[in-house]
Formats: sequence, structure tokens, C-alpha cells
Amino acid sequence: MDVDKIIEVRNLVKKFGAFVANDHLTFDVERGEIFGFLGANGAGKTTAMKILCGLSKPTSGQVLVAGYDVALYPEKVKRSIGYMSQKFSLYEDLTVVENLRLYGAIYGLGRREIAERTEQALKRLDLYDARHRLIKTFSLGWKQKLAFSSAILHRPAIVFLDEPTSGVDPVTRRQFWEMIYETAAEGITVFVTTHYMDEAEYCHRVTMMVDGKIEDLDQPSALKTAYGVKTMNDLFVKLARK
Ligand SMILES: Nc1ncnc2c1ncn2[C@@H]1O[C@H](COP(=O)(O)OP(=O)(O)OP(=O)(O)O)[C@@H](O)[C@H]1O
Repeated sequence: MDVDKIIEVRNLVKKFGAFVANDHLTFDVERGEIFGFLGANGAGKTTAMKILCGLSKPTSGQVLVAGYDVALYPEKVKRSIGYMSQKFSLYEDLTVVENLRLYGAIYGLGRREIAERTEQALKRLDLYDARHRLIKTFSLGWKQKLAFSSAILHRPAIVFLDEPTSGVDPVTRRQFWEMIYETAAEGITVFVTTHYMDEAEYCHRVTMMVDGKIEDLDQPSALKTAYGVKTMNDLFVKLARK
């Protein structure tokens, strides 16, 4: 394995019966990179992300995540990553501090580490005074920031974010992206899907998936130049809707 590559995907194919959801995907992600996984609804992003997280097996091809083959060592993969999606995040009937502690325990941290990192996360989010409030009393934006903090509490090699800012207001989205940058600066690789094309501009590199295939992969500025468009939104329309 190349030490600079934290994810290596070679000819990944995932079929559901005769339907090909991922059609020979090949790409790498560098350590510490913010990698955007873009594409229209149904392009195959979640399918691929589940395979990368060790939650689903590829039909064929090879996928190495943090040095482990996902088909052979899914448990080792799961211990190397954090995962957050809009659909599953926090326990509504637990408090902020209870949620953070629970995540720490699930991820196998010791008692002292859980206490230290919970405190750090609360201070970083400026939520210390609200630490005993139930999750269900918070806005979606706060929940998502807290879910992200929970997903990186164990300092994984990679964090997978599946549409983390969906339905969140622009100010909170900006704060969320500040958290993403801080996380990447700490050496944690960020693999993110989004339907917001302004967010695609913040990624170091993006892939554009169309009908199960990678249509293109590069830095946002390079893609815009190559396709002669001004914004990632224009690029999306050009590639995903052709
Ligand atoms: N378990 C399954 N069985 C059959 N088909 C599936 C299954 N999971 C996904 N698919 C199909 O695979 C295709 C890709 O779905 P996927 O959820 O990966 O897309 P996506 O790019 O994540 O879309 P979205 O942006 O809407 O989340 C879709 O046509 C979907 O219906």
C-alpha cells in the first residue's frame, strides 16, 4: 500500500441483481484530504460509501481503507473510521454529554479518554453550559455539528460524512465546513457527499459520479477549467444531466 493513500479503490463493482450500482470505480484518496463525492440522486454514492465503511461487500474489485481490504477485514476498517449521516446520528432522548460518552464507549475509548475528549468537544462547540440538555431540544444544525464531533471522538484515520449539511442553514453550513477544515488539518481524512455545489468548491478534490461510473475526478478549479464552466453548479448540470 502507498503510505500517502488512505483509500485505494480498484475496479469496484456493486450489483443488485442485474442492476449495476457501481460500475468499475477506480480512485485513490490521499491522507488528510477533503474528498468530495458528488453525483445526482441514484448515481451510486451511498452504495460505494457503505462498501468503503465495511458495511456492504463489493461484488468484485478491490477496496483498501486505512490499509485493510474491506471484503476481508470489515471489522478492522470499522475501527479505523468514523461515520455520520443525516439519517442516523444522535440519540434524541439522551443529553449532549451522554451522547458523546456513548460514542466514546462504542468506539472503544477508555474512561479517561472519554472524559478528556468529551470535555474538549464541548468546549470546541461552545456547548459546555448546555451539556445536560436533551438532544431533541436542539436545532438540526447543532445536532449535525454534535454528530460530527461524536464521529471523530476516537480520532479515526478517516471520517465519512453522508450529506451532513442537508437541510441546514447557510451560517451553520459554514461553521460545519470550518469544523471539516480543522479536522483535516489534524490529519483526519474527510470523505464527504453533498448536493450543495458551493460546498464542492471547498473540497481539495471531487469525483463526479454519473449512473454508477466516475465521470471525472480532479480539483474543483481544474474541473471548471477543463469543462469551460464558472461554477461547480454549472459543472454538475453539464456532467450529471447530459
Ligand atoms: N439494496 C438495494 N437493492 C437494490 N437496489 C439498490 C439498493 N441500494 C441501492 N440501490 C439502487 O442503486 C442505485 C444507487 O443508489 P445510491 O443510494 O447509492 O445512490 P446515491 O448516489 O447515494 O443517491 P442519493 O444522492 O439520492 O443519496 C439506485 O438506483 C438505487 O435504487
